[in-house]
Amino acid sequence: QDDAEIVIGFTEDERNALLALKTGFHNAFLDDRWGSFNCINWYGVTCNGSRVVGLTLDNLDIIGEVKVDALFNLTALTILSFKNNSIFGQLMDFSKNMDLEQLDLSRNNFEGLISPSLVNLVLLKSLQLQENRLTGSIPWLDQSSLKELNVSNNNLTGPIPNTRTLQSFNSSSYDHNLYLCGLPTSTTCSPPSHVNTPTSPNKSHVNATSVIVNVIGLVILIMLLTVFYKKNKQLNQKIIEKKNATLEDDKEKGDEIPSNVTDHQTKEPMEDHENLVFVDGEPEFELGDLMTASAESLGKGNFGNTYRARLDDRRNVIVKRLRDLKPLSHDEFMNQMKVIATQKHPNLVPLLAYFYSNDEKLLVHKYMMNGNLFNRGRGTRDRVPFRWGPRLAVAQGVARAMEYLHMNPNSTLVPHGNLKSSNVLIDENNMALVSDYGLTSIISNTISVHRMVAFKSPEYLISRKFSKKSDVWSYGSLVMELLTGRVSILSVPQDNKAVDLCNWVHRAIREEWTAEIFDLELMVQRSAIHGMLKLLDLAVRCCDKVPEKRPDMSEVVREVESISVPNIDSESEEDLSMDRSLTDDSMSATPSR
Ligand SMILES: Nc1ncnc2c1ncn2[C@@H]1O[C@H](COP(=O)(O)OP(=O)(O)OP(=O)(O)O)[C@@H](O)[C@H]1O
Repeated sequence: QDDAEIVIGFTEDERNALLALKTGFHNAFLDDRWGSFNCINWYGVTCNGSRVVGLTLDNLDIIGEVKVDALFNLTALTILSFKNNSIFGQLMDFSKNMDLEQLDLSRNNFEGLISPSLVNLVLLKSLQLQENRLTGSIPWLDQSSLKELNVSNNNLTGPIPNTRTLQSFNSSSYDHNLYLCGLPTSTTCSPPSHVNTPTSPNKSHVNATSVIVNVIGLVILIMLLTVFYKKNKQLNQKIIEKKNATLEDDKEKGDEIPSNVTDHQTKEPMEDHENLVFVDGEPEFELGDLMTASAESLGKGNFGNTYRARLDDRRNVIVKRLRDLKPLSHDEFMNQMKVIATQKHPNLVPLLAYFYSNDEKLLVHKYMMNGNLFNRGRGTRDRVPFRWGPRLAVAQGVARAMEYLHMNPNSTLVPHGNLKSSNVLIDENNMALVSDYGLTSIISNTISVHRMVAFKSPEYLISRKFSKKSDVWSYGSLVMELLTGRVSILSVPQDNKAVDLCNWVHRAIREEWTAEIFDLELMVQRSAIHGMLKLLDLAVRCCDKVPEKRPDMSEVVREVESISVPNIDSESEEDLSMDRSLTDDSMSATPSR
């Protein structure tokens, strides 16, 4: 055997286990540094004798998946830390890692249950699982070794098991979960109908449980709405009975009368806490109407679950249950919402209403019937071809919306921070509208750092700062998604076909395989190639590593609007004729107003 192939510092199985991890991580930094046959050269890996005892890969911007059985061959691990990356997948099975003392998987995208295998780790001193998307209940952790625990900012549910160890931690270890209850938190556990009791789930249980948790989310929403609706009715009654007396009383005592938050509610100020606040003043429906509406879960975003609710009048609205917010008081939340509500532009998804209570913060948006740009670009069986005209229209519409957000003097909300193709929606006129603007101002900083697109920009990774120019960079990546038809890692980090499009396109240009850049569906339109190259050039400049070299959004709008859609009748592009009516002609770049 060749000398170079003798592994030093770790076993062959351990080296292979690390290589398998690397494959799932798709991380250029690790790709460069993991591979040699001597453990000493592997970044973040600590070997002792011939065994791997430590694995520390913090803050590497890893966007990838880890398999449940990834640690089976790393049996001598004492320290494992993947802190502050974007790693996803179920939590690993630790049943073979009996020496583990410190485990830190905080600030990632792990989902599913907290692995019951942790219960058996009798040497475990520190367990950090905060800021993930974990669901289900906390397992029966009772090892006396465990001195540090944090499971806050997940979607955990159910009573905290009554073990001496779990009860010994401060309630902040459990903060910001979907529905964790019982000591040491101050939330009581009734009513328990939707609460999971701690169990030792097996693998086949995992998927079913995630589905159940989603359904539970919907049920909780409906329950909350029911409670608020009933409470609201009672309140109305009480307010009517007590209003005059209370106001008189308050005046006599010199107390401040509760301030009004919205103009249309001046008559009954207490309602602010219990009812929807409509952006345009006039209430169009009530919480009760949302409650009785049929609802469909559209997905779980980074900042909450999103539902489509169909009202009695057959109108659809989007309800977003926000989570991971900054600790905003009622007034602070309302003030932020008022600022978001002033953002009105034909290429921004209109906010219709919002709701605040201690336990629930909701945003109600107009429903965009043609879904999001990410899905528009992807193939389904009945997919309508996505040609140059509509794609250019999207690039123009999004640029206008972003320019508006950046230029608006009333706005304290810039930058958008999370521009990506699932946040660009297509309305009934096939116009592109940007959603999720304004969230940077209300989402907890730690969460936004972790999940928002702007925080993945080159400048944030280097200087920990972002600006409007980070939005320009996100815009560049979105346009590259439009031009290449590829999945951007910013849009769907968990897709294994996703690539860092800014780098990918730069490489294609540097290595001169430019012909492969454009989506084949676009290449049939030869007359469009000039415009496509112009747009590509703009996107490349938007993606410049140096923020100052990127154009600002006004320049982007000017340039993208100077690109025109060729008159297809004048070209010999016969293959377009069959679907023109469904695509180019129906997609408008300019709002039809
Ligand atoms: N107004 C809307 N009309 C139609 N679909 C919408 C609307 N708002 C959101 N959606 C869709 O609902 C789904 C969930 O959206 P959500 O914003 O919660 O998550 P996301 O866009 O995937 O991620 P993020 O939370 O990072 O924005 C997405 O497919 C999104 O395109």
